[in-house]
Amino acid sequence: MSEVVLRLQDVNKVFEPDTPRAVHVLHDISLELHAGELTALIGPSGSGKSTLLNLMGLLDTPSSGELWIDGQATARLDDAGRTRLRAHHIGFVFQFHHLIGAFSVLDNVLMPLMLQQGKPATAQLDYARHLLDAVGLPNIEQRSAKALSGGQQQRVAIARALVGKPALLLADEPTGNLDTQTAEEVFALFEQFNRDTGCATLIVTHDPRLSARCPRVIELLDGRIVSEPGAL
Ligand SMILES: Nc1ncnc2c1ncn2[C@@H]1O[C@H](COP(=O)(O)OP(=O)(O)OP(=O)(O)O)[C@@H](O)[C@H]1O
Repeated sequence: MSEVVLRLQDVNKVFEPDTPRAVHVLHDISLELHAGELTALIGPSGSGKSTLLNLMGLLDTPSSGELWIDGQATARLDDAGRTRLRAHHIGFVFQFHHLIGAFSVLDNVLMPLMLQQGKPATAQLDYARHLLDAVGLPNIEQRSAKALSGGQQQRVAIARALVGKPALLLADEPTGNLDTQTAEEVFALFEQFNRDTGCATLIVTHDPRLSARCPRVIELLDGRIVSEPGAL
């Protein structure tokens, strides 16, 4: 089996703990994602998919349990340590792309690098342009992001998520806001990058036709993993 990129052990998430409003959203989640794997995360609305993705992406912290990214334990990291680990290992694509409309397409792709290190290196600039080609958006790098269609903006968001060469790519309903054909095309990009870069890719989707294309499917129900042979 290939390298473990992400490992969760007995992860729980309780929102507003120790209050009458406490909600126990994730229960004892244990799983591994490996380099090269393409996995769909499915489950009914409210089953905890986004909560789990936010924990995996180090955007939120578990209430208990441990989470390793590329072998590094994350429970004791402070905010700066988590931000660094995220920047170097994780790409995130959201349903709503969160591009900066006034910035150019290229600057949006380069944004994670600029936040991390300032001016990108020439090789990184070349890679950003290569990614824009690969997502089907050549020759528009200077156009402002707000001038693009929804599908084009999501393509830019995918290039932005990949520009740091992450080992782990997480996508939260990346096609949820797109028409059927555009959704198919955007999903095909995830398949392509998963094949080409070998990054472990986890995609939340409500679309059974798209999850059926993933070699591995993890199903959440009421915050627990059901019917997942890869679960520990
Ligand atoms: N910050 C929060 N505070 C309290 N409860 C929360 C918070 N975030 C999520 N929840 C609750 O956690 C549960 C799981 O939500 P989550 O968004 O993870 O589900 P989901 O499976 O992604 O749903 P959907 O498919 O509708 O996006 C829901 O009951 C939600 O209300």
